[in-house]
Amino acid sequence: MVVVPSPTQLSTEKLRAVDLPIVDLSADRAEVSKLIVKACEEYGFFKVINHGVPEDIIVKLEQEGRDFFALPVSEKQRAGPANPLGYGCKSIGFNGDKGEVEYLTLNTNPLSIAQRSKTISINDPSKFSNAASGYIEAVEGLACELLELMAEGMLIPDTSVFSKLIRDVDNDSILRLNHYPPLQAVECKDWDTSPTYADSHKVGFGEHSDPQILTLLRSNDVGGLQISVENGVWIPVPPDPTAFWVNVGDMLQAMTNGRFVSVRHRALTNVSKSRMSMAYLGAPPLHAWISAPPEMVTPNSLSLYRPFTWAEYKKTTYSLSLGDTRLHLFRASCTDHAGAGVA
Ligand SMILES: C=C1C[C@]23C[C@@]1(O)CC[C@H]2[C@@]12CC[C@H](O)[C@@](C)(C(=O)O1)[C@H]2[C@@H]3C(=O)O
Ligand SMILES: O=C(O)CCC(=O)C(=O)O
Ligand SMILES: [Fe+2]
Repeated sequence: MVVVPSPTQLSTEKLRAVDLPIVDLSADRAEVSKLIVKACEEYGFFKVINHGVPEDIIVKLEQEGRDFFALPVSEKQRAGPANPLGYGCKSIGFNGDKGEVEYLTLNTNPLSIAQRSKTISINDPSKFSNAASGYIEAVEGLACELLELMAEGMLIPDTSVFSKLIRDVDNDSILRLNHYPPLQAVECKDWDTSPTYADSHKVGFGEHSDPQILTLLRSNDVGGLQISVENGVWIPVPPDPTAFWVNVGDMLQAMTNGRFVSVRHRALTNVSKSRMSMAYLGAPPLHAWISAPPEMVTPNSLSLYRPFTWAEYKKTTYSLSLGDTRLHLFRASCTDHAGAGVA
């Protein structure tokens, strides 16, 4: 007999209520930069309020996202399959990961947005394109500001050392809209037969770290995001549509020589409400070399990682599963040759 765990089984995992760090960007700059550094060291995660991204810019993209996900499946599929850009449903990445999520992944390059928009909105592509470009410009500015505050807080003289990578015209940043339908509304052909049904239908986007530099995540007022700071303990992140949640990604962990932690996180579906999140994932150009600036490397903290390019790291990421850790493959002492055919 196949024992199907109850749909509430995930709630038996350890959950811990924690007051996560909140950064008020309108406060004193020196204080803000110290607070951000502390949050990135402790959690790799914090919330930003008074961030300066105009509400109408957020509302416009959110409306476009809602309109897109409300389209019939056949119309949404015109923007897919996710390869990895485009529309995807339930399959995440190329290695068999599944989740109760549908999503739209876009490169943030304006030309790419304009091209993709034609497959996303047949009737009015420029409306989608303008909403996405306006949002990208605003959140990229915020991400640069946060990265500069981080450099200041760590007393790095070149305060643009991190931000210049995502400001580069050739950056490989991504905008991703995720839609988690309410549980009952999920169409799932193999509900009765799949032994993983009870597990997977609660997990929207499984545990992972973001490979890029920095993620700015904003959602509607439906909760679901959780972060993990120690194995097996999950911290629920309260929804706040007026704020951005900031994740340290793998590249920032590498460039801070392990001082900042790339946060592991996941998103669960809500039983009765639809959740939509919009993630901006700031990434360097493909050819950019990733290494810690000299200030991050001292006789007491030698280089943890060997220099590598973002292209090499991205290739390794896509050769692995969602929940796999990857940065250890790039440790200075690691002899497994990451990027050159990781099993
Ligand atoms: C299974 C995968 C999906 C993912 C690439 C990966 O191989 C592992 C990381 C995943 C992730 C997480 C953050 C972003 O949402 C994303 C676009 C990314 O860059 O890395 C996704 C990838 C994806 O869904 O394509
Ligand atoms: O939807 C969420 O809250 C998380 C999304 C996420 O982790 C991602 O897009 O990488
Ligand atoms: Fe993520």
